[in-house]
Amino acid sequence: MLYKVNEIFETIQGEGSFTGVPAIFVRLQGCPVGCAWCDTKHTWLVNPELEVKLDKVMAKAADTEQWTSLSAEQMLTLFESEGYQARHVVITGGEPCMYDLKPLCNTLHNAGYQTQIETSGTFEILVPPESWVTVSPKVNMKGGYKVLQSALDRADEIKHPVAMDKHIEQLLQLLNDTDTGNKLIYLQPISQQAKATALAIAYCKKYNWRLSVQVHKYLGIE
Ligand SMILES: C[S@@+](CC[C@H](N)C(=O)[O-])C[C@H]1O[C@@H](n2cnc3c(N)ncnc32)[C@H](O)[C@@H]1O
Ligand SMILES: Nc1nc2[nH]cc(C(=O)O)c2c(=O)[nH]1
Ligand code: SF4
Ligand SMILES: [Mg+2]
Repeated sequence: MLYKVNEIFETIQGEGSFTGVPAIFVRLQGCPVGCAWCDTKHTWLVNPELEVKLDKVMAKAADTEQWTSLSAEQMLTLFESEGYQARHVVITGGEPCMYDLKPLCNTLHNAGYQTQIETSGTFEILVPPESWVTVSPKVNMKGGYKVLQSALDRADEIKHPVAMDKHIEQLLQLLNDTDTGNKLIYLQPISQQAKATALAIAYCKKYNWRLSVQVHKYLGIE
């Protein structure tokens, strides 16, 4: 199976419960959800004319809509040839759950890597049981997609992007129908706005949720 890859890089996980952990990021191409404030809009479209060779994707100096096709085995070989030391692989996008991620995660697990999926929960999550799943629920986005109950149920971590009181209302509504017993709940301020951050802090205190602040953006790293 081939995956459409926008970029692969090694950095520090900047969000959620693995914040601070060195990680290899695999960013897959394609997302139909259309969040107005999305920070990776260059991954939305899959333009066949923008398919390029792997070396071009690895040489990217800035975000582009170019992508390359890779199998799980080719990704493993790449991780080794790049000399990556991280053992945590974050599969994100775009919307990674548009793809069947089982072959990729199984290959990575067999080679000793741990996997984490960053997903909006708008597609069925096809991953092995060992994968850590972070669902960032999307409600009322312009693409007409919405988070699935099955995705919320599978989530190990729910990381909700917030900027307004209504986002908290939406999260409370989603949690109403979800057994949160073993799940970590995070609020993530949208685009580092001061108002959004203050709101997130206030509601984290009120409901005993955790704060996720996109550490990489404060550090100016990928
Ligand atoms: C770019 S998305 C890709 C994965 C998947 N499509 C999703 O939405 O979870 C990765 C994470 O970044 C978050 N995100 C995107 N744009 C953001 C922004 N401007 N501010 C804060 N978080 C943002 C998403 O909610 C998600 O948790
Ligand atoms: N450092 C870093 N941490 C991240 N955590 C989730 C990210 C994402 O785009 O999914 C991300 C990202 O783009 N960079
Ligand atoms: S679902 Fe994720 S990638 Fe898609 S538009 Fe929303 S934040 Fe961006
Ligand atoms: Mg990001």
